[in-house]
Amino acid sequence: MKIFEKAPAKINLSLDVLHKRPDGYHEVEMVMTMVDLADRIEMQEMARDTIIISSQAGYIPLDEKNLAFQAARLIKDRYDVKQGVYIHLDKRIPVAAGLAGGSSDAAATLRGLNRLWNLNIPNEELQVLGAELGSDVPFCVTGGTALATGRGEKLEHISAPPQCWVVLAKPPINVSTSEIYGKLNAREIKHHPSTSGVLSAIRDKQFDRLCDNLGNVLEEVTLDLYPEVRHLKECMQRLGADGVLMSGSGPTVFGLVSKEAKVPRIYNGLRGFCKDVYAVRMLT
Ligand SMILES: C[C@@](CO)(OP(=O)(O)O)[C@H](O)COP(=O)(O)OP(=O)(O)OC[C@H]1O[C@@H](n2ccc(N)nc2=O)[C@H](O)[C@@H]1O
Ligand SMILES: Nc1ncnc2c1ncn2[C@@H]1O[C@H](COP(=O)(O)OP(=O)(O)O)[C@@H](O)[C@H]1O
Repeated sequence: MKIFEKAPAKINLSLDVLHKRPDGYHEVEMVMTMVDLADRIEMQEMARDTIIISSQAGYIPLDEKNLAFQAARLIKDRYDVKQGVYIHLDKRIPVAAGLAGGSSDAAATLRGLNRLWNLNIPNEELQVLGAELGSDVPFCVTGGTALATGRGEKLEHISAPPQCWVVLAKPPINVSTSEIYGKLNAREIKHHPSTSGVLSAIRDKQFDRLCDNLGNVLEEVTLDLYPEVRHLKECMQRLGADGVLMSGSGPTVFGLVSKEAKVPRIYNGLRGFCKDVYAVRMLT
């Protein structure tokens, strides 16, 4: 049998860091949502007890470093599954972009193998497994829109943000999440975003208020290290996006746009700077 799963990208509408924890991770407060840009994952049963990964993308690991491989191995070990699986990743989400492509692939693999092998594992249990693979994986298991706390694994699902266009642009650099967190001085954050402002704007379906409250403390670090990200932000603002922010640890910058008529101008303007530009809808 063969099954398919979609693995959508996430954006962070707000990302605050409260403090560095004794375990080295950072205590965060983030509002995350999914956008309609997704990897497609095909999973096919194999009688032989092995995990094989393939992808059209030449720039991701295809061995045990791949997060989909790790997800498959985890579920096989934990539930004592003796069959193997062939997993093909049709990558469309740019890699190391702040869009959680690898985490979403891992989450989709957990969901898919749960179906393929009839394991009947509840979502909450898949999220606990996912937390072993990465901080963003639990959110990606269910998607939607959520307030994430702890190191990102504690989730409170909330209503969807007001529907809008999301223009994503990734400059041609790869950013390491651990490097960005590592360079953040949690005691000296200049501007904390208003998580409550973002939450109330979403609750009240106030698009303009949502745009005014977007904020990400990791921007300070990434924009200083990579001036091209700052430039991209300014460019997106100049082109008329209603709200502009870097997603996660970057370097992708997203712009929220309410009027469809404005999207082509922003998209075409950004294509002059980088090749990875996408105009998508928020997933509601
Ligand atoms: C910044 C965010 C925002 O959504 O996303 P990305 O930019 O990666 O998409 C996440 O917090 C990233 O989550 P994820 O990419 O799953 O991180 P992990 O694999 O768990 O950790 C990678 C590294 O980031 C650091 N890390 C991660 C999460 C956290 N709350 N505190 C941290 O300090 C740790 O140093 C860890 O070694
Ligand atoms: N299935 C996967 N897709 C993308 N990257 C992967 C995958 N598995 C492992 N990786 C590795 O994970 C790292 C982060 O990738 P990604 O999840 O795209 O970043 P981010 O969370 O910043 O969006 C990359 O260095 C990449 O080599």
